[in-house]
Amino acid sequence: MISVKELGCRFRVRRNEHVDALKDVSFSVAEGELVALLGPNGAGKSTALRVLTGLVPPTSGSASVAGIDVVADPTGVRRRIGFVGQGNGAAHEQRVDDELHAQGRAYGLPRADIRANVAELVELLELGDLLTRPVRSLSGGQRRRVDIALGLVPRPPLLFLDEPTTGLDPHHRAHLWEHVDGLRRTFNTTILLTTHYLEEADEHAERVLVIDHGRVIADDTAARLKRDHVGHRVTLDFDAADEAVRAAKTVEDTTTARDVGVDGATVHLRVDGGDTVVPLLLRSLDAEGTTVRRLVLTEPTLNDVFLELTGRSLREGDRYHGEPEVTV
Ligand SMILES: Nc1ncnc2c1ncn2[C@@H]1O[C@H](COP(=O)(O)OP(=O)(O)OP(=O)(O)O)[C@@H](O)[C@H]1O
Repeated sequence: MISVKELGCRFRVRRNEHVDALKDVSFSVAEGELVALLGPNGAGKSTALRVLTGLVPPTSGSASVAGIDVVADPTGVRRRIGFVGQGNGAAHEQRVDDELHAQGRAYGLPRADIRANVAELVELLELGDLLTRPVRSLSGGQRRRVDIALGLVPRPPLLFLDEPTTGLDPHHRAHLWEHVDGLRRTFNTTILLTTHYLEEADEHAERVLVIDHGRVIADDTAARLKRDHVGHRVTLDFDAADEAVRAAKTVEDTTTARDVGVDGATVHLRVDGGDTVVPLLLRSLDAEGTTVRRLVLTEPTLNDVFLELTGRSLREGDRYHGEPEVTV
């Protein structure tokens, strides 16, 4: 559905000064997939969407979207896709139903199709109570739903969403995701989206593309990225430092743990599949008479993956602190 090869996009910011918003970006998205683009501010996520939706021409490389070359036929691309950018849905007087129908006419759909498509989306996105309201009167979450409906009126097989949940409270974010998941079930819509919420990408995306300084630095399922780049973090507390030193040796002898370190009476380590390795490790320690006083097993996050790949956090001002999964 999307095929991107060595795509570059350079902007001139001043005389003799350029920004490479995208550098040698290659990836593909299969039909029906939901892929999330993650990256810090200025990484190039929105530029990637703007190039793929035919709004900005790339300066190198090639991209085909829904079978159409974005450089040769950007208008053709736009006719085949839905794009919900940041800050769509200007605060205007137009009623929601007029807006939805106007969108169908702009795409040249027959009247009967417009009526049927709008009716279906109104039900799916629960817009029934909002139809006669002016767009300016809607809340952020309601407007986002209308934006998505607008993107879908022409029934595109492919939808681009630029930060669809930014600015929404957790309740409305969850609600919007229910709608997005519903769209996929109903229409098998292929979706490429950007988000700053790592948990959303983790939970809903089949694949995550991590972008940094205009380059794709990782492309895989969230589970594999976490397993391959981070693994579980384990902290074991003992009564005394000499016990911790002995335990660290046992850890190294009996597991494939990485980064094993001792800090006073505490041992830190990282291990793949910690939930199965740790019980075995506890048995070995127990067998040699070493008692673990406290154990913390920390599930990796996509932020840990980014931290591991770049040495920086995706969340500004963050240092590493995962949420403890199990504390014994
Ligand atoms: N029209 C433009 N002219 C000049 N520079 C631009 C333009 N659009 C984007 N850039 C620059 O390209 C880089 C990538 O920007 P982009 O908006 O794609 O990042 P992003 O990952 O979407 O960031 P954010 O998460 O903050 O939205 C940034 O350095 C940005 O300043």
